[in-house]
Amino acid sequence: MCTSIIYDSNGQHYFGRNLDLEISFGEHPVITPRNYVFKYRKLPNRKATYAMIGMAIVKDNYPLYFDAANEKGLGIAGLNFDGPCHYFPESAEKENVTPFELIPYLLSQYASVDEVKDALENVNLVDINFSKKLQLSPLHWLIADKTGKSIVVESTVSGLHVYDNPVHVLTNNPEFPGQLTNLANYANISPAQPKNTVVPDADINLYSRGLGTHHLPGGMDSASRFVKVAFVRAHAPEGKDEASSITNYFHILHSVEQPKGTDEVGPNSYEYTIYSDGTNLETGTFYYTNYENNQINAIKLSNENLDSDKLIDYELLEKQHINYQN
Ligand SMILES: C[C@H](CCC(=O)NCCS(=O)(=O)O)[C@H]1CC[C@H]2[C@@H]3CC[C@@H]4C[C@H](O)CC[C@]4(C)[C@H]3C[C@H](O)[C@]12C
Repeated sequence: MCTSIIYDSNGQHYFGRNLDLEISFGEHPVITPRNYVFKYRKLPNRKATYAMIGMAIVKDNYPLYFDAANEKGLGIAGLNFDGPCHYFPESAEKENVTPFELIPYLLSQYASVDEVKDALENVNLVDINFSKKLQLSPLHWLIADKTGKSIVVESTVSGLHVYDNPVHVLTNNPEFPGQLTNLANYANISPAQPKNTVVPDADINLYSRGLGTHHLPGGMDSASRFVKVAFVRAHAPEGKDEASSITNYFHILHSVEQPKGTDEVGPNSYEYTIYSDGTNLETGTFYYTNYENNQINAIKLSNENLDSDKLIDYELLEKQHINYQN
C-alpha cells in the first residue's frame, strides 16, 4: 500500500508519497537531466527536455521511477492498484505508452496538470513488460502541479480514466470514485470537540480532548489511510518558512505510515513504510526520510548540471543519527 499527497504551504506546493512494501528494490534518488535520451518501446526516442528528480531503480541505464517531479513543477506518483487495473494491447489510434514509461513520458514534455489532461486523451497504456524479470505492476497515479491542482489516472477494463481530485490524496483500492464516496461516511469528523447529540438530555462528560476524531479510521488498509490522510491534510496548518512547511508535510504523510509488524502480508513478512518523500514543486528541492533514518535529507535539482545527458544517482542515506545531548 502507499499514500500520496500534495500539500500547500506558504505559497509553495509539496508533492510526494509514502512507499509501503515488505521489501525494498534498492530505490534511491535519481535525477534525469535534460539531454538524457529516453528510449520508448512504441514511440520515437526523445530527450528528457525537462529535468526530473525522484525515487527510482536504474536498470539498463533506464530510470524506473516510483515517483518524480520535473523542473516545471509537475509531479507524479505510481501507487499499487491491484485488481481493477487493466492495461491494453497496442492501439493504432493512440500513443502507446507502457505503464513504466508513463512518468518519464509525461514529466519530460508537460508542465501542468491541464497539459497532462489534454495529452492523456491520446494515450493508451500498453501491456508491455520492462523485462522478463521486471513485469508490469498494476498501478494508478496521482498527478499534481505547482498550482495545487491534482488528478488521478486509472486504467481499468472500461478504459483510461482521469479524475479531478478535490481531496488531493491517493492511496490504493478501491477505484478513486469509491474512495470519494466513502468519505461521506466520515463527513462529520472534525478537529473540534463535538456537542452531545446522542442523548441530548443527559449530561455526558466529554472525557477527552479530540473526541471529534474518535471515529477517524486508523487501520493500515487503503480505505482507512485514504480517509485519515485526507482529513489530516485538509486541516494541516501552513508553515511559515521552508523548514516548517516540509516538517508539516512529513507529519501528514507520517500520520498514515505503517510501522513494522502491523501489516502482515505473508509468514514473517510485513509491509511497512520504506520511505517518504516530497518535492517542493516551486524550487525543485527533493526531500526524503526512510524507515531507518527519519532525519530529513534533501537534494536540490538546481545544484546539478541539468544540461547533462547522464543520469545522476544518489545514495539513499539510511543511517540513523541520534543527537546525544550529554
Ligand atoms: C509495489 C509499489 C507500490 C507499493 C504498494 O502499493 N505496495 C502494496 C503491495 S499490496 O498491494 O499491499 O500487496 C510500486 C510503486 C512503484 C512501482 C515500480 C514503478 C517502476 C517499475 C514499473 C515496472 O512496470 C515494474 C517494476 C517497477 C520498479 C515498479 C515496482 C512496484 O510495482 C512499485 C515499486
